[in-house]
Amino acid sequence: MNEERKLCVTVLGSTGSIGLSTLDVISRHPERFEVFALSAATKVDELLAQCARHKPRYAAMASAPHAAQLAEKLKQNGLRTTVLTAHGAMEMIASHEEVDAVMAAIVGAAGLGPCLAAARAGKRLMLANKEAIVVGGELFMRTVRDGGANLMPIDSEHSAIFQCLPEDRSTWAERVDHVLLTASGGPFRLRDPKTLGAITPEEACAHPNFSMGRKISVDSATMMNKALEVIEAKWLFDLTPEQVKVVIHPQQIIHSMVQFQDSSMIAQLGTPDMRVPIACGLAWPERIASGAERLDFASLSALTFEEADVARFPGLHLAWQALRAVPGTTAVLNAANEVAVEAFLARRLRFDRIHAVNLETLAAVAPSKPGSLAELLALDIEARAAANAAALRLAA
Ligand SMILES: NC(=O)C1=CN([C@@H]2O[C@H](COP(=O)(O)OP(=O)(O)OC[C@H]3O[C@@H](n4cnc5c(N)ncnc54)[C@H](OP(=O)(O)O)[C@@H]3O)[C@@H](O)[C@H]2O)C=CC1
Ligand SMILES: CC(=O)[C@@H](O)[C@H](O)COP(=O)(O)O
Ligand SMILES: [Mn+2]
Repeated sequence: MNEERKLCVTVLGSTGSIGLSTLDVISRHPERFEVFALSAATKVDELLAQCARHKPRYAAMASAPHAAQLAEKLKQNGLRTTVLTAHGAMEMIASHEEVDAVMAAIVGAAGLGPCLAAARAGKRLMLANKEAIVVGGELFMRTVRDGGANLMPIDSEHSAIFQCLPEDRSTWAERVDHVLLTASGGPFRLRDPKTLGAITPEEACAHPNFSMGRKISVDSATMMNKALEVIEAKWLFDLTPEQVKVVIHPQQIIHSMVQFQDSSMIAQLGTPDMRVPIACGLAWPERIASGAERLDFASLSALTFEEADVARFPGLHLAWQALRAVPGTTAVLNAANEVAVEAFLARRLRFDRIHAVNLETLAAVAPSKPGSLAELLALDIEARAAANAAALRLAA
């Protein structure tokens, strides 16, 4: 480690799957990292336990009643963490002058405001929250540039691409032909398409390789996760939509690849464990222990690859369509998908109708190029209204 001072970290969404993995990596390096603030929406006891362990200055909760419970429990346990819940609390802990790095691990568009706050304040912004960049698009990247933030991809595929690329960003455009995102194909890669209507939330959340939050798990099952990742890659690496390609690789040992102009291809490999990209994002350009198991090539079975089946995964192609349409279309697609997934998880919508909700919403909402966060949020609200109406019409 070069500097003596510890890296002061805010973890947004600390009670979720990425949040827990982040705190696991941080705990392995008490000499390098200290936790400044944590945030959650509803899991009071989990956040309380994290406060006891990491002693953050602040704990922010999205819901006021949960924040009140947390404050009471912290007091009972003699812990001095200050609880925040007011509008702007997440933005405050993401942009505080004492913070060096922010793990953006809130799920959904709700994470966009805090991401922009961290970017504006020039933080090391570790981006797991892919919906934020899918919604924010050009505005997100402009805010990162203008704020002088250091944007570190955490999504495993994008971390892989980042690790494959030359350190000098100014050479990316001339050297890279395209990037190839790997996809697991989810739990229904081999399932008879005629049976997709009967799928339960429990089945959809049973990802073959990763234990993740419920929303991203459903997205993996529809391959909308890969659609969001195509859009994410376009913005992170300044690519055209055509320069982002997808291949199914069920074992998820290769996390993604870069094809260079001279036909050389560089891939990043590892066991499927999010602590690897998280450790990379926290320490880059240094490399620190993540706790992940190491690859053992002798015991690996075959690494296989196949094309995504369009009939089974119609949502995947919406990524390229949305990227070629009016700016703002990706925000509409994201909002529609968040609403549809929520309806499916609440058993109000069949799994195989998520795509129909997304299509109907895209047809109903005509965005004009959003130039500000306020305009993006207004578009998000309009798209959610249209998606809710579509979900009701298509209800199970
Ligand atoms: N899990 C993974 O392996 C990967 C995840 N990602 C991305 O990272 C992000 C987080 O995913 P994951 O950790 O799986 O999700 P989880 O559902 O496990 O966790 C989400 C976190 O966000 C909090 N949260 C939920 N809604 C809000 C809100 N409205 N305002 C503030 N906080 C909120 C939750 O609080 P509470 O728990 O208290 O309700 C929780 O801490 C997603 O964007 C996902 O796509 C990317 C790659 C891999
Ligand atoms: C770990 C991670 O980054 C997830 O996005 C995961 O890779 C999901 O994979 P699939 O969407 O390919 O199933
Ligand atoms: Mn991913």
